[in-house]
Amino acid sequence: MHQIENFINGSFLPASSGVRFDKRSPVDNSVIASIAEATRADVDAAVKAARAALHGEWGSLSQDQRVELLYGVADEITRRFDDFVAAEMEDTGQPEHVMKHVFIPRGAANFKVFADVIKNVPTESFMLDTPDGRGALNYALRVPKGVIGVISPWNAPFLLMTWKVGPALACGNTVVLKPSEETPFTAALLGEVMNKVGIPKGVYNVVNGFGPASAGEFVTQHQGVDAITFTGETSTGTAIMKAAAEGTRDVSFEMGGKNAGIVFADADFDDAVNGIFRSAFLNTGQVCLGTERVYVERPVFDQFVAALKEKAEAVQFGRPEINGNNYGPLISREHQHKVLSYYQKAVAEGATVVTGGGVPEMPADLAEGNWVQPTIWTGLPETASVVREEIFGPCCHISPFDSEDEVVAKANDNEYGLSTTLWTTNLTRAHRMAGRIDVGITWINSWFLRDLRTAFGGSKQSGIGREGGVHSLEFYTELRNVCIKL
Ligand SMILES: NC(=O)c1ccc[n+]([C@@H]2O[C@H](COP(=O)([O-])OP(=O)(O)OC[C@H]3O[C@@H](n4cnc5c(N)ncnc54)[C@H](O)[C@@H]3O)[C@@H](O)[C@H]2O)c1
Ligand SMILES: O=C/C=C/C=C(\O)C(=O)O
Repeated sequence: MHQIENFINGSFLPASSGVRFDKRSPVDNSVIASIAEATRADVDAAVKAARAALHGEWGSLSQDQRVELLYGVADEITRRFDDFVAAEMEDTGQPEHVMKHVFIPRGAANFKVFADVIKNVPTESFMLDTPDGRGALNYALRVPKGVIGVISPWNAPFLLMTWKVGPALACGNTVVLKPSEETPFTAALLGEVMNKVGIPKGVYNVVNGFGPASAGEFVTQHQGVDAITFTGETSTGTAIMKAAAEGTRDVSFEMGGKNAGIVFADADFDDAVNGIFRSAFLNTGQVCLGTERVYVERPVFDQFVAALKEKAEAVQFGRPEINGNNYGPLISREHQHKVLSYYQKAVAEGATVVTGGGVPEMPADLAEGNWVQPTIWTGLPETASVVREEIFGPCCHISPFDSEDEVVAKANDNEYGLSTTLWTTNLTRAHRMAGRIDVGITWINSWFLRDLRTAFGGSKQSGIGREGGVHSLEFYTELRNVCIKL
């Protein structure tokens, strides 16, 4: 049984109230950790420590010194790779190969890449003509924004929080992180890394707890927090934006999706099946970029549905640490209920259940886990709730289409606009469609291929702003213009 404390001003501390909550394993719902729930006073202490660090040792470091420290963080994550893999695997129940090849390496990369970006991206300068003919020089200084509140979700905990903590620190800010109550393990482990590497006290703080009337709200309401970066549900983003309005503080939001996958008859068939399989079912469908609406050109529709069904039925459920390829459970009992309620709704709305639709049979030791079957539906109209609403589970609806215009209209007919994946060998068409689908990220003949220098974020209800590369610098710094009369 793990004891997870808050990490404030370089120390692991229990809550000032002594209150703790349980963390359960997704694979069997046994209690595996006891977590300190931060009070408003604990959050206040974290924000004050973060402010003091800005004005103290951290704030006085040169950019080169900061960059070297962040390289050190990345190296230490890599040195403790197995600890991070084990912690996140236990926290999420997701397979070892996903931890080893995607989630944990990205945590280290998030520190390295933004250290490089801040070192290499120039600021602007302009010469201004003046009436006396001598002119004036303008140049911009990039200064940290201050104390950044980071609110992160449970679906890829380490990847998603380092995606914000990395650039925030590279830009010279300090952070108060509120990880998801469901997945607090790797945020705590990162505190050990920070101390080991010599990141000054107060630069990285972690406060654990829930959202409303708990640590999440305490962070977002705190007037000592200068800006808030958030990944999670759109409804939570709405609540956070209201909190940020007090004090007119800046926000960066990465939120939900109901992403379309589009397969043309001319696509490489096996690549398309494998790509859509990954995008719909990786991480048990708990990926914001995942595909829950699939549109397949009519000539290959039946063949595609059959091939995806075969792959969905081949997954092996089980503990992540036993067979590196096992298929994991959902994060929580609550989320399992939500996903299963959509499985029932699909049937009530008249779906043909191609495969799945329920809970797999599990051995006795895993019977209490949050397991659900990968599920495929066909036959629903575009108005059905499982075709419109984000479910965030291992499921998709597949429908046939006959023309490019029809499929573009269907893809765009949704309140979300995060990502899309497009499968075709006709690259002229692919480029044309990339300009027409209203999302932040379009993948062509691929999915979740990430170049951290690129803009990442969503349109419509899927987000506000972009992070990645220079776009992260824009959020995590202020540009201060200096004008010199020559
Ligand atoms: N666009 C992206 O990049 C992206 C990436 C991953 C996940 N997501 C989205 O995240 C969601 C799944 O994650 P989740 O269920 O953890 O999201 P969530 O919104 O329930 O929780 C996210 C975080 O917000 C906190 N929170 C909740 N209410 C709050 C409040 N009122 N004030 C302050 N903090 C509050 C939670 O405690 C948690 O730390 C899905 O909708 C998914 O699409 C988006
Ligand atoms: O589940 C969502 C995964 C989001 C991925 C990123 O934010 C990223 O790759 O930076």
